[in-house]
Amino acid sequence: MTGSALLRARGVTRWYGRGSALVRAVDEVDLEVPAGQTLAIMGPSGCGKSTLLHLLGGLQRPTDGEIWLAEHRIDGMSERGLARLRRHHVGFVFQSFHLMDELTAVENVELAALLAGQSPRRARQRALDLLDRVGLADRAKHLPSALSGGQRQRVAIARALSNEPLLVLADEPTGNLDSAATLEVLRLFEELRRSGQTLVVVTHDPRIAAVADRIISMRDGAFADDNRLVGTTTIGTTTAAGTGTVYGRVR
Ligand SMILES: Nc1ncnc2c1ncn2[C@@H]1O[C@H](COP(=O)(O)OP(=O)(O)OP(=O)(O)O)[C@@H](O)[C@H]1O
Repeated sequence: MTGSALLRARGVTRWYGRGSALVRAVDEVDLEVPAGQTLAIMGPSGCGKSTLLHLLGGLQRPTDGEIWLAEHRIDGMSERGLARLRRHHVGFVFQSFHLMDELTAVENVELAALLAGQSPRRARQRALDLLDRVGLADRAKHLPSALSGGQRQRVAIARALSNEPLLVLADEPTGNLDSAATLEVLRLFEELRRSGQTLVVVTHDPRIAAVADRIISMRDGAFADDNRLVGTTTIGTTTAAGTGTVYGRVR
């Protein structure tokens, strides 16, 4: 496959189960995400958003199709290769934070940096810098249990950035958060977008989607709409299944 996009998927399909329980969760998806783009993926429950995100980040393998992250072809990569790719090049943010309960905020972030091969000194400094970036410098020594949901998710975002990832993938990052905490995460994503971080976020929350450069709506494992947003205008809309929702953003 050719192309200069950072993330490329061609004909990506993922089946689950067998026999009468066979489900085609992702159905021949083609996708190109240029470096620096913030992409939101939306759609009804069960339409395949999380599965697609997992495939793009090498957490699962496609049944069919090709996926490239920069020069790395990740479909069909060995478990070891995928683990290395995730450690070095991908940052994940999950709905339920997935922090280590017995480690402090700074240790959670530092651990990911260490696993990505940074020296202990550099990993500690990077972790402190990232906690500062997400507004939690004064919470570095706190355990996750002593942090609010929004603060935990900000630690998780700092952790996702600790390996200087090519790509950050977020799966329902505000799904467990109240409105105020959602705003904290939203501001952070807005800052990430401005910094040029490539970001793909699966969300049901139109407020999160509204900070994206582009919103794809999925239905039944495939793309129904692909809206690229520039300021408050929508361009390059491809609509396979009727009129899509248009989200505006004021910059
Ligand atoms: N491990 C699995 N085994 C079998 N079927 C699965 C598995 N994971 C997901 N599915 C099915 O694949 C389809 C897509 O699921 P997926 O979780 O990707 O959807 P989603 O859009 O992320 O949903 P939600 O918004 O509810 O999280 C669904 O029909 C789901 O039931």
